[in-house]
Amino acid sequence: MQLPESQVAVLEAASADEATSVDALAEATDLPPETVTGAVFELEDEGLVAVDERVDETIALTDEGREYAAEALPEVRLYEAALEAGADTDPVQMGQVIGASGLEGPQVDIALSNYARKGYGTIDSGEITADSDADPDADAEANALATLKGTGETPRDAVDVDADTLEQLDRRGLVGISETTVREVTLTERAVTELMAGIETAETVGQVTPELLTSGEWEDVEFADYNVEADAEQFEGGNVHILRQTAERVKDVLVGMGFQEMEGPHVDADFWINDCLFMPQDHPARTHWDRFALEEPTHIDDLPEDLVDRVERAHKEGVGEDGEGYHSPWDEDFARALALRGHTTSLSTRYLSGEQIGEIEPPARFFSVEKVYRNDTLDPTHLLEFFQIEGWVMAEDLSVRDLMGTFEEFYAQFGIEDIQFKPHYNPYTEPSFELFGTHPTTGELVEIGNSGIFREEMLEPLGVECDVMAWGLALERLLMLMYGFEDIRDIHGTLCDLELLRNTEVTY
Ligand SMILES: N[C@@H](Cc1ccccc1)C(=O)O
Repeated sequence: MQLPESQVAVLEAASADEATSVDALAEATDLPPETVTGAVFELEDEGLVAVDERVDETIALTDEGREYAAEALPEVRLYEAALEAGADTDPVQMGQVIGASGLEGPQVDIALSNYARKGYGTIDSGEITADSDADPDADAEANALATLKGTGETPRDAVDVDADTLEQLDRRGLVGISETTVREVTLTERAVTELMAGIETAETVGQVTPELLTSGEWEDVEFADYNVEADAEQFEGGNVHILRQTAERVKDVLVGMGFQEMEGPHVDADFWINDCLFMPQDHPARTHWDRFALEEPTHIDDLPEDLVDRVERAHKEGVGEDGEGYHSPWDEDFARALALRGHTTSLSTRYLSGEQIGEIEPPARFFSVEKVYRNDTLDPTHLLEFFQIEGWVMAEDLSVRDLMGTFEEFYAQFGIEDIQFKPHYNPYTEPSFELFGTHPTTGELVEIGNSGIFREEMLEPLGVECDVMAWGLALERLLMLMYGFEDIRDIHGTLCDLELLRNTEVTY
């Protein structure tokens, strides 16, 4: 019998009485594990070896886990500081205990969120108590960290920690659990017989080289078969972020629906962001808490004078015979102030006014998929910046049916078929609708956008004489519905879930 060199080496290193792992074979033969795995599959096909497969779990401390194993868990440090401060007799001011504990940055939150859960005491309206019966020496998580301290990747079976504690440590990101497939190989009777009869090494070539080609030798050599099922080393190459991929897909879909792309500044005058949208200057969203103002420069230089006059008049007197304005002061200097745009509707006002690319004739459709900035509180569905899918359609006669139909057509392209609408209020649209979709795993309704038909008070000063329906949709929320993640921070920023970003398949 003739076999390629690597298969012969594996047969000679394996045994008929005892199972040998691929790693052990790789070591014994001095071949890379991938080559051994390939050879093992070939030999299995030929009935020369039996392969036993199992999945092994190994456990290792993460960097954070190692840190706490060396120092103490943040909640234990908090407990010790609380005891020190006498919180076992009377509640103590939280700030004082945190200061004394030496905990800093994110560790403070970590300590607080585990403190009460583990019965170290209570935290209530800024005060902390310590339960004198609590015993840090009996803290299962701390003891598990101590057990794992100083070990590297350790087989699950060899780690003396109960399943619940391990799960908790995994959830806290203090241990990493990885799975590996272990293959063990035993020689079959046939292999033993063949080995006794003697197996010759067939010279096979695994790879065509320039030398083989130029010398013409390739014509005579025997090539090794490819095994497309063999395990290969895993490569983690660069990848376009799923948010960017989806933004591109949204653009393609909208272009396919006949839309043209708008562009414009991230920092803009409040005039374009708010005043042109008939947003009163005393609207709560226009206070300094909600906007990111610019320190330098603070104001825009150029605004079209005629337009400023018409917008001012609409704010003060309203539009049309029965028009009503806001009867509140309107200040041009306030309108000139610069800020990071809180919505991309500033692009729509620039385009609709004719200032950006000249007069636009109906029918026309425009969109953008761009960043906007808001001073929100960070939580699973809010960030300080996100991507807005802005869009509008200008035509002679538009109704709510056109608006709803457009959304249904748009979202259906992403497999989302159950959009719901809720009446809403915007100073610049009438009627207005919020859009909701259903989260694929939690089943909760998620707000995905805001829309409406622009009011006369907005369109008339801009010089638009026909109907315009418009919207702003959140790209990140669309992603949530498509891929089922629950926290926006899984895809953005320092806490992002690399597994999710690497493995999510974006389909066109
Ligand atoms: N500007 C709105 C979206 C919107 C745009 C155009 C019309 C109606 C609503 C928002 O950011 O929520």
